[in-house]
Amino acid sequence: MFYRSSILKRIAIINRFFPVHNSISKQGFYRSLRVLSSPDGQYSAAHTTKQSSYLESIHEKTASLFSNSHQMVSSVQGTFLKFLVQMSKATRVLEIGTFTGYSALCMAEGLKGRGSEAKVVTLEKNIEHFKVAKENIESSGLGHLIELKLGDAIDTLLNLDNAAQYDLIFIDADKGNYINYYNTVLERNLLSDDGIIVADNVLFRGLVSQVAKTKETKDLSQISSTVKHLHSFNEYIANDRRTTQVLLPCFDGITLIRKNV
Ligand SMILES: C[S@@+](CC[C@H](N)C(=O)[O-])C[C@H]1O[C@@H](n2cnc3c(N)ncnc32)[C@H](O)[C@@H]1O
Repeated sequence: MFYRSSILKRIAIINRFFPVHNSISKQGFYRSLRVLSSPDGQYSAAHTTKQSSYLESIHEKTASLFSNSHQMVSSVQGTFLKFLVQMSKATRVLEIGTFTGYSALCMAEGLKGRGSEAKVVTLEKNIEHFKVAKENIESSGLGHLIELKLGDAIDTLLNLDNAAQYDLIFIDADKGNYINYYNTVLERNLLSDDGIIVADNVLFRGLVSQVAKTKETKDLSQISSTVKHLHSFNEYIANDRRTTQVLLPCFDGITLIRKNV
């Protein structure tokens, strides 16, 4: 019951912030809402290992306190991120976009037992989000595994010590800067040779693939800048010879990227 009402609340919020402009985007938009509340989504959640009660409480607290809580990854995606950290045997993780710390905490759980070098460094510029994340991290018992940095992510990335590289880099902040984040990470050599970049929301509620079709026939000005930025990012990555990538149509669309070495 809670799950259903929380989905309806999120749909109302998404509607408010991302109004559907015309029939071009309508189809993709409503398809994405169906995915959020679909029987498959609920079935997937019901058949995925339960998270720790602490992570669950952070997810629920964020959903009840923040009208923009749809920005946070779902609990299934949180579990997927923890899996990725464990499977890749990552020691150092970098996250761009902390929000209330939920995904950073999921990834920190995946680092347990990986020694004294294990760390999630997570970047956030919004002071309110930063403060809530700090509280959540401090009371989690995982504080020793997470370093939270306040400031604009590009500035922070430019000042990070690149002597220690990162094995997994999760890009989940402002979509207009995705290409900048990607380039800065590669140019500053922050990604280890075996490392992966994970870029979130690359299909953005089913709207990004609509842009590609629309380009030929319709006016792009009617499509939100977020969607255009994500399409530009996807095109940029697909044409970049420095890396190999796979765009997965799961969650809100995620791309896994590796360096060609
Ligand atoms: C999608 S949310 C992150 C959600 C989080 N990864 C999770 O799943 O729990 C994006 C966050 O990035 C932050 N952000 C946006 N632009 C930023 C920037 N230029 N530098 C640092 N943080 C930024 C926002 O304030 C927001 O908290």
